[in-house]
Amino acid sequence: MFASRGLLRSSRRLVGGISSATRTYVNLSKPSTSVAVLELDRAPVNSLSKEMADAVSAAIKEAEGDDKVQALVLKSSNPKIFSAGLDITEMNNPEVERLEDFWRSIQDLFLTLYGSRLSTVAAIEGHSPAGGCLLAMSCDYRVMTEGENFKIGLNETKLGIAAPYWLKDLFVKTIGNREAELGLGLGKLYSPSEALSVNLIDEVVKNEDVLEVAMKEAETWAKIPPKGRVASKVMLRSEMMDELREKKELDVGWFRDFIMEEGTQKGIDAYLKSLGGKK
Ligand SMILES: CCCCC/C=C\C/C=C\CC/C=C/CC(=O)SCCNC(=O)CCNC(=O)[C@H](O)C(C)(C)COP(=O)(O)OP(=O)(O)OC[C@H]1O[C@@H](n2cnc3c(N)ncnc32)[C@H](O)[C@@H]1OP(=O)(O)O
Repeated sequence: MFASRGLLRSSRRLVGGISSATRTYVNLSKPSTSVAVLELDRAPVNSLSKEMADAVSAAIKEAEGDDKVQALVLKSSNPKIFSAGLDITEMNNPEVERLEDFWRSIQDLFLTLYGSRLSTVAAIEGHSPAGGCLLAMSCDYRVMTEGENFKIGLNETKLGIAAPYWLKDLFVKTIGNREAELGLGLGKLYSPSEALSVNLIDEVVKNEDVLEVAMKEAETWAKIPPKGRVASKVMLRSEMMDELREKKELDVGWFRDFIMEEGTQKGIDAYLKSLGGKK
């Protein structure tokens, strides 16, 4: 059903008629004819390293390769963390070449998910800061689990960094300019109810219901004739994507220069040490 890709460790099994492929960092399954499920599976927090970003991009492309699939649910193997965003260790005292390649993989993941022909539904299980919020906002519909301690938003400024211009644009498109000014400036992380009130997400559901609700939503989108649906998506999203495609290498340079600054490194270092308490 889903062709395996050379890059990824892949094993296949059939469980109750559901074809499921387990790979490094992601699991791809197809619980119904028209909907695929992509599970993020990089312990402990689904942070996006270069390899993780490449694995997610490859899995999206694999799902797109099945003509019958019209929708994709993006979920997490961890019920409390959708994704902690970019793997901060990639930006901590990095080798320049690796840092640039890492950023290209993040750009490609955004372009692949945001521009997918599939209707995409994020089942946001728990925390979804920064790059986690990027993944969610790149989808067509967002369902988040309840629990006011769970947070979603763009907290980059609190790490002493700035979101790239295209993530800022995506944020503005999703929640509007004024709320984006507040959210970005303050590095604000929103609880599910706050996120719903500013349209950062579309629904808040009980933990145990999140996959069922996301699947139902995906089935609804999958029933829309794809020609018009995809054309509409392209109209709404192509301008932003074309701009990034044009500026890709410029953006890599901005990212590299910003991250390699001594002050940025100090901020990232201190933030990393504050996480988990073990580093
Ligand atoms: C003016 C010119 C501008 C030019 C700009 C150009 C380009 C832009 C430049 C930069 C843009 C960079 C964009 C960044 C976006 C990002 O995504 S940055 C990442 C932001 N993410 C976070 O801040 C989340 C941090 N994590 C948490 O808050 C918590 O971990 C959690 C998700 C809430 C979970 O909490 P929990 O208590 O369950 O777990 P722990 O905190 O104990 O963590 C467990 C373990 O995991 C490690 N870890 C957590 N998050 C990350 C991460 N994002 N990357 C790497 N590692 C992470 C943590 O350190 C623990 O490790 P351990 O101690 O070894 O166990």
